[in-house]
Amino acid sequence: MVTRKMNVLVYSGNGSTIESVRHCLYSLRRLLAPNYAVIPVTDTVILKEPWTSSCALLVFPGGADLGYCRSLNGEGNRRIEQYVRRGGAYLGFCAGAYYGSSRCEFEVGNGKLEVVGPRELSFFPGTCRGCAFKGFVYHSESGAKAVELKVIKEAFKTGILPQTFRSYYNGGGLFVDAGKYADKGVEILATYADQTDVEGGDRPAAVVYCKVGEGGALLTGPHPEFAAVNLDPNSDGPGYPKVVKAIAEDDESRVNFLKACLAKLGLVISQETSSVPSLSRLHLSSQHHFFISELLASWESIISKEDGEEYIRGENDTFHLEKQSSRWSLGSLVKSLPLPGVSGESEEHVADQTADAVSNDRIVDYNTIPKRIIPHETEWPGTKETPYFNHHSFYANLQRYQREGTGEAEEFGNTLLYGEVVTSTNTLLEKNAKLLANLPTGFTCTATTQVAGRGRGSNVWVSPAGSLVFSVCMKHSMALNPTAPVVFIQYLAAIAIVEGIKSYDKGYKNIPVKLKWPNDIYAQDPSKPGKKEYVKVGGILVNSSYSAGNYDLVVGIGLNTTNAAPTTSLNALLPAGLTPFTLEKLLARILTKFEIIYKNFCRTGFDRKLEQTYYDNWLHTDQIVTLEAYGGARARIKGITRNWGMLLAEELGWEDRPTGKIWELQSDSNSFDFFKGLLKKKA
Ligand SMILES: O=C(O)CCCC[C@@H]1SC[C@@H]2NC(=O)N[C@@H]21
Repeated sequence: MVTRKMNVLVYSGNGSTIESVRHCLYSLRRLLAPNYAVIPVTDTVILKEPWTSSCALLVFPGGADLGYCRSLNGEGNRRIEQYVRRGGAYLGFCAGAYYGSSRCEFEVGNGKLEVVGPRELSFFPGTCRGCAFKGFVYHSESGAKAVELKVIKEAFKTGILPQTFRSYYNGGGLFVDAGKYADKGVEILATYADQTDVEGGDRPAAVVYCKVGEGGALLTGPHPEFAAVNLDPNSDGPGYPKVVKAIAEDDESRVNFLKACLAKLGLVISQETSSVPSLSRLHLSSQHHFFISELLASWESIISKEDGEEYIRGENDTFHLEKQSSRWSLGSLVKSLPLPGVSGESEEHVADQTADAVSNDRIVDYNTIPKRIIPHETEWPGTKETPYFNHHSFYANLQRYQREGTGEAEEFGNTLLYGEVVTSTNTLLEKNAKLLANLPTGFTCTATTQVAGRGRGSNVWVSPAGSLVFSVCMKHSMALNPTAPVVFIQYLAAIAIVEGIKSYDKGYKNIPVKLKWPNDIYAQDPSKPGKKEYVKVGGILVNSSYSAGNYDLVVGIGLNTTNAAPTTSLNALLPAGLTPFTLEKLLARILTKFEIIYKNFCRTGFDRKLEQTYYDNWLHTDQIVTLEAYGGARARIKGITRNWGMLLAEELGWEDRPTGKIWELQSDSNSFDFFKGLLKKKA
């Protein structure tokens, strides 16, 4: 199995400032999505989690580097240094650049501001000295400047680069004597055009690249990740609007420089600079239209009426139920007419962007934006309303598979909430307990893209268009727990995905997809024909809470289906002659499979037949693994336990003979790393 390095981790722990982290997330996501997931991480993650194998870039933002030292000196820095030396990439902005140098000299002789001392990472072998320009004040813009940078174009192999551009600057340093370290792998990428306020020695630099073993570190005193659109010109003194204006004028050059820096660190930049998407409306529909009227009636106790409008004020999100009459106001009709110059963009989306005026391409807090629900009580949404999801095709396929399921499949998928752009289908349901308690089993939420898709643990789930993302609500009676324990539902979902893919239609039986315990979906890598290498194509996130004697489950599924990035998708596995998967039909197939399997499970538990199906589809029969937490003991996987679904492994001794000792292992979504054959037992 191979891990593709897909994560860009932005340090958001001790010492970092919220603003700097936000700017990093914004700019890096724009340039790197959907090829990478850009994720904030705390110091605990750096210290404790196995982040290095999937990390394409580690970013240290602005802030106070003493905070970084306090949390990461010793073990943390040892991990970071080793990661970079073995081929990783480090990007340090301002404080992150002081931190990545051998020595930090900040405001020497300036009273309380002074910070001086050696630094452990030492990617830049000399001193980072600042402030390059006077006037810095913590948590203020009074020392902020639009500094002019001279770009050393020869240092970059690719990219359209400016000669000079103005960048946001606030307290960053310069790299003293940078010209002297060429033989140590230091390259100057940019210099300050103006005379600095501190001594810089031989060819001081504003931005450097440092070769470190097999990897590299890029350190910058100024902040090319700060976009003018995210700066408030009125937030500080009289000079600040001019600073913001200058940065805005040079925005294109800034972005090009940042792109070239990321490419220098080995990252693949997305072709299109993605803009910040705005959330679209949510369409509520059903196989049987009258279900929607009934559902709305059943929500009476959770709907609040304000100025004639209806809202569900959930714990995390506010849902605004749109009335039929307000849906096609004159304004929205005009907006829904084809617009010149917006080819390929959904009318829905354009209308929403204009209506909300929330996007304007800047940092957005999606949780605070009301989510508009359009109930469809008499007909399904048409293709004009939802151009990226064909409701007719979904319901036609659902009906077909339900019929084939001889009465066992009749609920899952019957009521659907679809949005073109949503936060996360799991978050919308799981974090709004009041709403969730009033949703029937089988209620499904799906989307074309998620802007805040979640994976297990603290992982992000990258959800570009073409990946099938959905969440199903299930009320699992607690009374069933002795015979049908809730923990097995993740296994049922995994089986349903694999069986759903293979029974999609005639000819799909041999699509090479497998399960990785406990519930990941892997596909044989089509780019390595002949080799049995597997890549992850899908995953499951189950969130559970309790209400009225039931587990209220939200089973979230993500499956790369027609999308090219970030990893292999199902369509890449198809032999010639087979029709590509469509999201609507695959969704209908997996939902009906899931329902049939679940109903069997409720009747007879995780019986021999289900267990055998799971084993037939998993990757681990007799796999030998190393038990990291037990001094590297070797063990052979034997199956999963009937009671708690733990992984059973027998310890191996001399010449790999069983010692008679049996381990019961539980997955820990973060520290469990099968790629290395490592397992930990959880007490
Ligand atoms: O492998 C994992 O870590 C689990 C991935 C689960 C992703 C799905 S996509 C639909 C649903 N919404 C989310 O935000 N996450 C799940």
